[in-house]
Amino acid sequence: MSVAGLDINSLADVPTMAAASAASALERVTEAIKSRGTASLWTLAAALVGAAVAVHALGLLPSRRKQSDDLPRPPVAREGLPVVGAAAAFNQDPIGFLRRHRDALGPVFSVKMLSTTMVMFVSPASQVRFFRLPRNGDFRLEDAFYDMIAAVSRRTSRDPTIDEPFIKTVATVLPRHSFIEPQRILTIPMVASSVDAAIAADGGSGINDMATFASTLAIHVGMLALAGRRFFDAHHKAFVPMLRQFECDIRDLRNVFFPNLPFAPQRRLEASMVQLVQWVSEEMSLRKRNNEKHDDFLDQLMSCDSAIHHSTEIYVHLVSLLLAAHTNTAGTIMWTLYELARDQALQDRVRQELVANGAIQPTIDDMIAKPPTTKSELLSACIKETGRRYQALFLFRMAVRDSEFEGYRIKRGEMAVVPLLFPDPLKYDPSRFLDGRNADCAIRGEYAQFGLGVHKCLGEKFVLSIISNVVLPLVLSRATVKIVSPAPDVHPGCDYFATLGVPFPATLVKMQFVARK
Ligand code: HEM
Repeated sequence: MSVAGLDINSLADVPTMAAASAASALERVTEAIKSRGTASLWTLAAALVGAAVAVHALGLLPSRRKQSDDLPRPPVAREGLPVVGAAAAFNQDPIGFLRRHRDALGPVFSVKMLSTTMVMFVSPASQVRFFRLPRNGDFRLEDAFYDMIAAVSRRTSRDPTIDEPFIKTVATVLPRHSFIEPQRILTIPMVASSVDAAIAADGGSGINDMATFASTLAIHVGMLALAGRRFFDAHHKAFVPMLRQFECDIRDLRNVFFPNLPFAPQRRLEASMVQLVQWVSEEMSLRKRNNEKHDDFLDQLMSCDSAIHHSTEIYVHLVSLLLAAHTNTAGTIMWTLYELARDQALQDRVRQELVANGAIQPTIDDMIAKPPTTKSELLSACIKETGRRYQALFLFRMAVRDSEFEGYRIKRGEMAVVPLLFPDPLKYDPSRFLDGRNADCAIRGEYAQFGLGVHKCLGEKFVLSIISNVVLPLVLSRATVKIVSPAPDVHPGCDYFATLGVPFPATLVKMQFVARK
């Protein structure tokens, strides 16, 4: 899920706020599974517009609690029609909405939608404090959206004592060089053939639906690393459409509003979860039966000396990681390539940099044998800018009890939302992160492409390494990418939610892969 950061030095002057994507729906699912979660704007937007109304009407949300009056309540942002006006205004123009109400009400205000209240903390200081909140404190990630995805939450342990060993294992294993390097080598031929297939697609025209391309690559990267070659060979073809449907179903209003009712999206989500769990448990059984050793993450989970030895916990966690590894990875690949295709000069500069630092080599064998020794500064800036522009506008937590934050009374069940904002948010400008600019924005709590604090992404080092050293170098060395049909959000005022936070935008984004000689 990613971010726009607030200009800490010129907050009062900044008329526009940067967009960043909410953690994607799948990321939320994943985090929910592991007793944490981040919200995608898709779901948020939908929830803002109508979920609260519907859920309230059915009496599904916790009933109103007696209000404590020892601390002030945040001022309420109102616009347009009562009840739905603010939600509709927010949905239409989230950045403008936040800016208007921050200027009028101050950095802390709430948006009400019947029973649901979103408390916005639009200030750098709040952001820093928010990210320091403890994992199991008053505000919890897992509760923010957990119950919206009943199909997932039914299969999930919410017991933090069970999750802790898992977190430790993930945090220890995924960033290790000894884990990442074999994955780099494994993924090179696979990504190369995916790019060649993209060049040959559509009868040789090289025109591709970018969401499918990026999602497929993300699934390849994640599946291989997490569950190994056999699992990948057996299931990746089915996993691509399944995940795409999964993500649509999570965003479907019937699931957002009535997660516990058996509408088609909920039934499909449930079926997907059953399928995934079955795949993973079959793989685990094979490994156990044959006493196999692998160099993937599942192997580490199965051999770690902790409470997650229980098979049921392992497969739940692995499924959660398979989902977590997909959406933001696909979104990062897709929107970075999209922006490079929009700006051919930038694309050329990135390509030259990758040749210079050895990420692009003449042959696949060279690439395997010689990993790049230096970081690609421009490409890294582009990836960061993708995160800021497309991936994380908000991070969410839910108050699990009546509590206090920033001097306000926040009531149980209310959402604490931290929007992260930059000036001129819709402009894609990697130079924000070049030459030391904004180098410490993450430390200042203003930028969180990979989250911050206790829920910071555990796959960051792994995924950045694979995207910057394998995926994008291979695409750019084999093809020139061009836009065929643009995304619908390139101008202020256009549908921001159409691309935010997800690799599957509302309209098809087509790009052409032209083979490089
Ligand atoms: C470019 C790709 C990715 C991006 C932008 C991304 C972003 C994020 C963000 C923003 C969070 C924190 C959410 C919050 O605080 O509300 C997060 C958490 C997490 N991510 Fe990622 N992620 C990516 C890829 C991955 C991959 C590939 C994996 C696993 C292989 C992964 C595993 C996790 C896990 C386990 C957490 C939860 C950490 C915790 O709560 O302790 N992510 N990610």
